[in-house]
Amino acid sequence: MRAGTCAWNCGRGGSPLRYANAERSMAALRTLRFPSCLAFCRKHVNSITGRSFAKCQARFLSSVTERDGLQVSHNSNTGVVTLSMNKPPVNSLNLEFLQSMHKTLGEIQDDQDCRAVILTSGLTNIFCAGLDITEMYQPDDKRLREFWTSLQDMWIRLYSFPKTTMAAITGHSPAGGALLAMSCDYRVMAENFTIGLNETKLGIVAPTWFIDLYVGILGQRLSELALQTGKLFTSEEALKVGLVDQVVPLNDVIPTVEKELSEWKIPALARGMTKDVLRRIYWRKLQETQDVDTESFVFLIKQEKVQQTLGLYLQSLKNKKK
Ligand SMILES: CCCC/C=C\CC(=O)SCCNC(=O)CCNC(=O)[C@H](O)C(C)(C)COP(=O)(O)OP(=O)(O)OC[C@H]1O[C@@H](n2cnc3c(N)ncnc32)[C@H](O)[C@@H]1OP(=O)(O)O
Repeated sequence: MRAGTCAWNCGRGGSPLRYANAERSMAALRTLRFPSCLAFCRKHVNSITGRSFAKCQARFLSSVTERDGLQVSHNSNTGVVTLSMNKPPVNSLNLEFLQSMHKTLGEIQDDQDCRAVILTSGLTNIFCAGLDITEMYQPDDKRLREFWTSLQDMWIRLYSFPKTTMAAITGHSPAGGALLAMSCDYRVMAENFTIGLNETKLGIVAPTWFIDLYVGILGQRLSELALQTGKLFTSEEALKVGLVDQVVPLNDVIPTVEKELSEWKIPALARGMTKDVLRRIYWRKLQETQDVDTESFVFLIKQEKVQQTLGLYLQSLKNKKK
């Protein structure tokens, strides 16, 4: 397609739609059954679809799919995929959800048109409530192992993700939720929520690979204090200690991430390889010890004392409503 001309000779050759990538626009048009051999202009788009230009443009530029608690929106203009967790009530990570995240991240990784991912939540006030506690309370042995392996696999994929990942933390983000956020390259959090590794409060222990990330971000001393006490940082505290990179009003979280992404104009190979050099020691360490890690998890969870504490914690969440 030659910019500046309209193959239908409508006389508006001077005002073609100005997309950043003409080929992508044509592909989008083909899916709407426009004649692919023809260039197009605003006038024709409007006359054929009967839609407003803005609506047409939005449709060309993004595709949205929803599956297994995840919404995937692909903006083909920017190459940014927004992966939105949408599993009420609190986006807790159960076996199926972890498997779904693992699979979806794999698909996004293979998508040649995607250069970056925004990980966010479709739920009000919650980014992710962490692991689904009901998976660990009075568990079935086989499912418990599968659950943990799925968490390991999903984390390895997210943490080693070759494309840029940014977390738009639009709500509370305890324990496993904090892990998701910490695994991204950049974190923007909304005001007045909490984030952190609070595992000890549930009577459980964050595994080494959670702790490695914490120490990498907070340093040894602060990690020792925060982990032992199960501290949840307010958004503002999280900013101070470097757990998140920006704190903004809720409605500004996504625009802030998008702006940040637009400023990361770094050659993809150099950025990806640098990330790999910095991170591979951690995910490979887990990859090489996955079985041992699973056995220690199962051993811990099966302790009678741990089961009692998890039961009480679950009950306290339910009692909040009474
Ligand atoms: C060796 C082990 C290593 C383990 C590594 C990681 C561990 C974890 O990730 S453990 C999970 C840690 N998460 C938490 O401690 C968060 C607990 N939840 C909350 O604090 C609040 O629910 C939250 C602030 C997220 C949201 O508050 P509200 O909006 O007020 O919602 P409710 O508290 O009323 O919750 C609604 C509903 O969801 C249930 N719920 C909440 N969190 C979880 C969870 N993590 N797993 C399972 N279920 C959860 C809660 O009980 C309510 O259920 P109902 O009463 O049946 O509606």
